[in-house]
Amino acid sequence: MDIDKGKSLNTLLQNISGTTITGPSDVLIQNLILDSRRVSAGSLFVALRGTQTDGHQFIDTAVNSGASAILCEELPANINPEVTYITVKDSAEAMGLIASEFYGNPSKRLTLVGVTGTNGKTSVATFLFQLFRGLGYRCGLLSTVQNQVEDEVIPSTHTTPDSIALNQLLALMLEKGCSHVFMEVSSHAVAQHRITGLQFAGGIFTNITHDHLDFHKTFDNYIKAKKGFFDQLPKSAFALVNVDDRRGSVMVQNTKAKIETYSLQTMASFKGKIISDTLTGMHMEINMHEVWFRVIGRFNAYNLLSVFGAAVLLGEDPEIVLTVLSALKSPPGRFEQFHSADNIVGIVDYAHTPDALENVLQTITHLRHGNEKVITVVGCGGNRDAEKRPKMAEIACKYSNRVILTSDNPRYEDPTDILDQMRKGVPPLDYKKTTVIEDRKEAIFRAYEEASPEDIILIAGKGHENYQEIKGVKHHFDDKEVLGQAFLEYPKN
Ligand SMILES: CC(=O)N[C@H]1[C@@H](OP(=O)(O)OP(=O)(O)OC[C@H]2O[C@@H](n3ccc(=O)[nH]c3=O)[C@H](O)[C@@H]2O)O[C@H](CO)[C@@H](O)[C@@H]1O[C@H](C)C(=O)N[C@@H](C)C(=O)N[C@H](CCC(=O)O)C(=O)O
Ligand SMILES: Nc1ncnc2c1ncn2[C@@H]1O[C@H](COP(=O)(O)OP(=O)(O)OP(=O)(O)O)[C@@H](O)[C@H]1O
Ligand SMILES: N[C@H](CCC[C@H](N)C(=O)O)C(=O)O
Ligand SMILES: [Mg+2]
Repeated sequence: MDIDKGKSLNTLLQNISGTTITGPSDVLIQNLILDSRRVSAGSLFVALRGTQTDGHQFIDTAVNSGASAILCEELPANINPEVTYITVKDSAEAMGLIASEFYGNPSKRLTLVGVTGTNGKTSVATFLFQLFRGLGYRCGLLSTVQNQVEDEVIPSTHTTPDSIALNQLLALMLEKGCSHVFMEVSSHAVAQHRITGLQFAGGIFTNITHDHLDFHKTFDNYIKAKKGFFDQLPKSAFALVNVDDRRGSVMVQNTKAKIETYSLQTMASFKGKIISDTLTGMHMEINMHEVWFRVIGRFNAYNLLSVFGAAVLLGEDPEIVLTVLSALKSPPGRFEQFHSADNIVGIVDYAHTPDALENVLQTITHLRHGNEKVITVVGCGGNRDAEKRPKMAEIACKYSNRVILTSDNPRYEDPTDILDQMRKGVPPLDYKKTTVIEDRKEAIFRAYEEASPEDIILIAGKGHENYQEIKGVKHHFDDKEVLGQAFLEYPKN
C-alpha cells in the first residue's frame, strides 16, 4: 500500500457502477475527506447528506481549499473546469467502496469479525480481542471504549468509525502485523454505509431491544438496519445469531453466510447452561464442557457463548478457547465491581438502555443473598431516544430499594427536562424511595452515605466514560473515580 503518492481516481472508481464524471478523469487523489473544513490540495471531498446539514452546500468551499475531485449526488450550480465531479446515486455507499480501495482493501487481508445488537457489542468484541491475543494472534479492536492495535490504544469517537477512518485503521492494523480484527457494528453504521465495502469473515448478533428510535424512527427500521449487516455478509462468512432473541431468525433471513446459532434455552450449534452465578464467578456448561468464568451475570453468559462459538467457527480448538476465556475480566465499565473498606459493593455499568438496565439489575437481584439494599443511581442521555427515559426509571424502581435519578450526558438538553421525563415512569407506590439529584457527583455521594455494609450501589449509564457532555463541552467526569472518592471521604466505621 503506497498511499503517500496518492491513488488514481480511475482505480478508486473501478467497483462503482452508475457514476457520471464531469471533468478530467486522470486525477491523483491524495486523501479522502468528509468535512470541507479539512480539505487540502489533492483531496477527494465527499458530499454527504447528514442529519444536521447537507455536505453538498460545502462543495464550493472544498474546491476553494484545493479539492481535486468531488463525490456528490447532485452537481453544484458552479462547475470548476479544473475539478472532477463524480455523481453517484448514494455518496455514503460509494464512499464505503472508495475508502476500501484507497486503503488497499485491508479487510480482505484480515480475518474481520463484526458484532451487532443493542447490547453486548463492546463486551463481545473486547472478549474476542482478548481471547485471540491469548491464543497468540496479533489483533486489532474497534469499539466504543477504545480502538486498539495490539497494546497501542487509539481513542475512539464512535462505536463504528466512518468508512474512511475505519479503513485507515484497518490498514494500520494490517501494517502492524495483525491477522484478526474484531469490531462493533452499530445500527447507525449500517444505515450510513460506514461498513459498505468491507469483507467480513463473520458476523455476530447479540440481541435487539428498544434504543435509537430518535435516529431510526421506528423499531422496524432499527431491525432492518441491523439485518442489513447480515444481508451483506459473503457466502464464505458465518452469521452467528442468538436464537433466544425472537428477532434472531429475522436477522439471517436473507443472508448468504453460513447460519450458526447460540442459546441458553434451546437446541443450537453452541448451547450453554448456567450452573451457578455468584459475585466472584460463573460456572457454566458449554457444549458439554464445564467451565468457570471470572465474569458474571446471565447477559455475560450469552456474550461468552457467542465468543466461544465465533472462535470455534474460526477454526480454534474448543478446549483451548475455554481455558483462555475462563481467565478473562470484564471490559472497563461493564459490571465493574468496587469494594469499600466498610464492605459496601459499588458496581459501575454502562447500562444505558431499558433492557441493559433490567439485565444488570436482575443479575444483582440474583446475586443478593440476604437483606442487603440495592441503591441505583441512573440518568439518561440528552439528544438521544427520549422514549427510554420513563422506562429506565420504572425498571430502576422495580429492582431497587432506593433510586437516585441523576444527570447522564445532557448534551444540548436541559437536564431537568430529562429528569422530569424519567420521573414520569416512577410508579406512585415508589415515589417514597425515589429522589432526584441532578448533580451526578452529589448523587453518587448520597448513595454511599445511605448505604450500610453489604449493600450494593449500582451506578448505571456511563460505564467507562470519563466525561460528562454538557452543551458541546466534555467535562471530566468518571463514575469510578467519584465512587472511589466517596469511599475514601466518608468511611463508615
Ligand atoms: C447521527 C449521526 O450518526 N451523525 C453522524 C453524521 O453526522 P450528521 O449526519 O449530523 O452530519 P451533519 O452535521 O449533518 O453534516 C453532513 C455532512 O456535512 C459535512 N460538513 C458539515 C459542516 C461543514 O462546515 N462542512 C462539511 O463538510 C459533514 O462533515 C458531514 O459529512 O456523520 C458524522 C460524520 O461521519 C458523524 O460524526 C456523526 O456522528 C455523531 C457525532 C454522533 O453522535 N453519532 C452517534 C449517534 C453514533 O453514530 N452513534 C453510533 C453508536 C450507537 C450505538 O450505541 O449503537 C456509533 O456508531 O458511534
Ligand atoms: N448480551 C447482553 N445482553 C443484554 N445486556 C447486556 C449484554 N451485554 C452487556 N449488557 C449490558 O449492556 C451494557 C452495555 O454493554 P456493551 O457496552 O457491551 O454494549 P454495546 O452494545 O457495545 O453498547 P453501545 O451501543 O453503547 O456500543 C453493559 O454495561 C451491560 O449492562
Ligand atoms: N452509544 C450510545 C451511548 C450512550 C451512553 C449514555 N451515557 C448517553 O450519553 O446517552 C449513544 O451514543 O447513544
Ligand atoms: Mg459498544
